[in-house]
Amino acid sequence: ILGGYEAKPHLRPYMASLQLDGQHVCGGFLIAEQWVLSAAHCTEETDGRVFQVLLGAHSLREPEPHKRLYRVRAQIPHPGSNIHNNKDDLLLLQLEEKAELNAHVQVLPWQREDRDVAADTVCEVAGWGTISHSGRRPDKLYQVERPVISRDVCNHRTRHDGTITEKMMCTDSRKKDSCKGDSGGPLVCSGVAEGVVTAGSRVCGNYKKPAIYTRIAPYAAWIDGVMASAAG
Ligand SMILES: O=C(O)c1[nH]c2ccc(F)cc2c1NC(=O)[C@H]1C[C@@H]1c1ccccc1
Repeated sequence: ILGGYEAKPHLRPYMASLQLDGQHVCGGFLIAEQWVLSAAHCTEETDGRVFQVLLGAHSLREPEPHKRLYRVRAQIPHPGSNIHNNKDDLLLLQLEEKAELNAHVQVLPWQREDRDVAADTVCEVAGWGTISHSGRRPDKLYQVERPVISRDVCNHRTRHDGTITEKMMCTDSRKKDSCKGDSGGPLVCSGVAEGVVTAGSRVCGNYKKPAIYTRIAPYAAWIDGVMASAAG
């Protein structure tokens, strides 16, 4: 998170850190007791290794009473995701067991109505991603508020030049922005997850390149289908 500030501990009990060998790789969030949603690109350089999911954390390193690392039973990238673009950049992770819900671990409601969030709506994004242009990695969760910008503005030729589909949305990236390591985390508008930070490599904090999120509502059927088929 660039230009943001340390989050109040445990006010975002849905936040997940996707880790390999104890290292934070991407964000994610709890959408059901046994399911975390993140970004498919995050599995690119993992040569098939399976993530572990840290829940209930504020600090990545310090011991905290409700922090718990969960094994992952299944990692399911959206079938349309690919390394060449940001399309269908979603990843579902089934935990080995249902997460133990408490004040520090909670599910985040996600938008099912497929309708664009109005431009200028102020949403919030949080993560353990880089907090400086030099790539400083925080130990604590950071957050920042960002206004949604219209798809037309985001698709301007000097910005993302027509690559933003109706299944994506953008927020203003002037100074304050999500960045590497925040990918997979939720864009939360009025307490509901509307988008997932895309994990394609992208410059951060430059107003010419707005932040891109995968909208969740268009994928409701896929998400429900995967969770239903793997249930039990
Ligand atoms: O965050 C992303 O957009 C992104 N997209 C990817 C694609 C492949 C891939 F193997 C990883 C990523 C990855 N995450 C990262 O590089 C994470 C490791 C870096 C990081 C940044 C800040 C704080 C902690 C750790």
